[in-house]
Amino acid sequence: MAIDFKKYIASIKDFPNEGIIFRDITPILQNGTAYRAATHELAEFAKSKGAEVIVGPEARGFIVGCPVANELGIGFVPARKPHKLPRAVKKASYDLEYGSNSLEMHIDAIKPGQKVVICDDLMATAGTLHATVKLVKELGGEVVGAAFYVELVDLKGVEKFSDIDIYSLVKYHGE
Ligand SMILES: O=P(O)(O)OC[C@H]1O[C@H](OP(=O)(O)OP(=O)(O)O)[C@H](O)[C@@H]1O
Ligand SMILES: Nc1ncnc2[nH]cnc12
Repeated sequence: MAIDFKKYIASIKDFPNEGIIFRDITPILQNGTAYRAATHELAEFAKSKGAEVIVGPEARGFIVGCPVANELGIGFVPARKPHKLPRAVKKASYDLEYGSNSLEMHIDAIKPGQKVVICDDLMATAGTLHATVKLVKELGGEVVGAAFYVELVDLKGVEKFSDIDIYSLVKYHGE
């Protein structure tokens, strides 16, 4: 039977800042059946796009993306917050629903022409996705899709990407 993933997402008002409704996906992770099913759904999407490698932004993108890569038997590449990676990096800065940050990837992390699906828990403004796409492209990869547990539709992140297929398990419109 299909899982209602919304049942495994907690909504917390005014966290981390007033006016934000934080969508907490940790109940999915706590439930083995739900976590496996969520991983499988994203893996099927990534397979359909011909993914050769999964890229996940720190930190929740690791939790979501690593098991997807593992299910498909392909590699995983982290996009990390600044000063974590030990070798030469490319860096991209971005704004998100609350605050701003930067991500870095090792310059040799993606093979030329490699097909990439980006995985993360949630898309809000899509600043994180935008920065990750920019990095992958600068490293010579082709972003063939992006997959999330949660999409906050009102923030219109999808509209920023005309050429990337975006998949999400659960969509929130307002509350
Ligand atoms: O679409 P956006 O507006 O960019 O927001 C979405 C991003 O925000 C969260 O990460 P956060 O930067 O809070 O880091 P974390 O994964 O380390 O908690 C989330 O995991 C996404 O990566
Ligand atoms: N509303 C939200 N809930 C959880 N993670 C987020 N990252 C950015 N916006 C978020």
